[in-house]
Amino acid sequence: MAIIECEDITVRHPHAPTPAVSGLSTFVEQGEWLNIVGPNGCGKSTLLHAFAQVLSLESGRLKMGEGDVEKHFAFGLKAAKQRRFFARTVALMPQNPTIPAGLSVFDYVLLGRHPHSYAPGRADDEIVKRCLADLKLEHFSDRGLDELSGGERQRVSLARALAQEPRIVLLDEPTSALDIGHAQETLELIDAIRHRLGLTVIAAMHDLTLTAQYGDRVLMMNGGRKVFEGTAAEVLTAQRISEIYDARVIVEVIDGRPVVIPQRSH
Ligand SMILES: Nc1ncnc2c1ncn2[C@@H]1O[C@H](COP(=O)(O)OP(=O)(O)OP(=O)(O)O)[C@@H](O)[C@H]1O
Repeated sequence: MAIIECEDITVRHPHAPTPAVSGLSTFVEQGEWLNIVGPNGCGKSTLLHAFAQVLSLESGRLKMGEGDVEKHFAFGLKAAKQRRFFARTVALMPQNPTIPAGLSVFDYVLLGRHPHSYAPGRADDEIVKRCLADLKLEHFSDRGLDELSGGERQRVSLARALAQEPRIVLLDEPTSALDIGHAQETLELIDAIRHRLGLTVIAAMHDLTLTAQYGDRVLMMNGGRKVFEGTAAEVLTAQRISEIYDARVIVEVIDGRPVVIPQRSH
């Protein structure tokens, strides 16, 4: 069953002269992992922000979970209630999260519980502790967010999104600040949670080899448009990567999954 249905959507940033995403259609099954790839500025974050209803649609139709996203763009008490409901369905891990000054790691991750509890209690604390433990962040619990490395902060941001216990998680370059070990560990954890809870995962990714290792399908974008969609083996060919990214690469296929190796020019 499709949990996301996206028909011909166009998204424009406020005051931008042209749309950042144009005429894009796709669907995502419940429990599926879709990776979005494409060069800098092609519209990956914009698409995730439209899925998260941070940006509204200029045109097209988008269904997330049970409801049409556009219906949530109202104001007042009813809209606030709808937003809380939506936040129990969809969590966004942004590329550059806004980190409130002076907040501890524990309290930041606890923010993820707000769509579930107006006044988070002991059960919420336990969920936060579990998410911190899953990401091996327990010992940072009392630390200030501004006292963490970039990679640690990125894992804390993921912990907050997971503490939200959403049905759909939108990850904007979730491993961009992580070393290879933490990147693998983090993606394995997301995959384990996906299988355990039927979580649907949409991730914007730059590392094409990791993209091929994790996820069921790949959507490749360029210039705000979808250019290819399919399995990693179908989408991530050397010719396509060189055309879209203007890159020199060799692609080896190991165990059915492409491994992308950059080549220097001389
Ligand atoms: N707030 C904004 N206002 C106007 N234009 C924006 C804004 N944010 C992004 N853009 C533009 O929208 C386009 C898509 O940007 P987006 O951040 O979605 O790309 P991306 O694929 O996520 O890029 P990257 O890989 O560099 O993170 C770009 O041309 C960018 O300059």
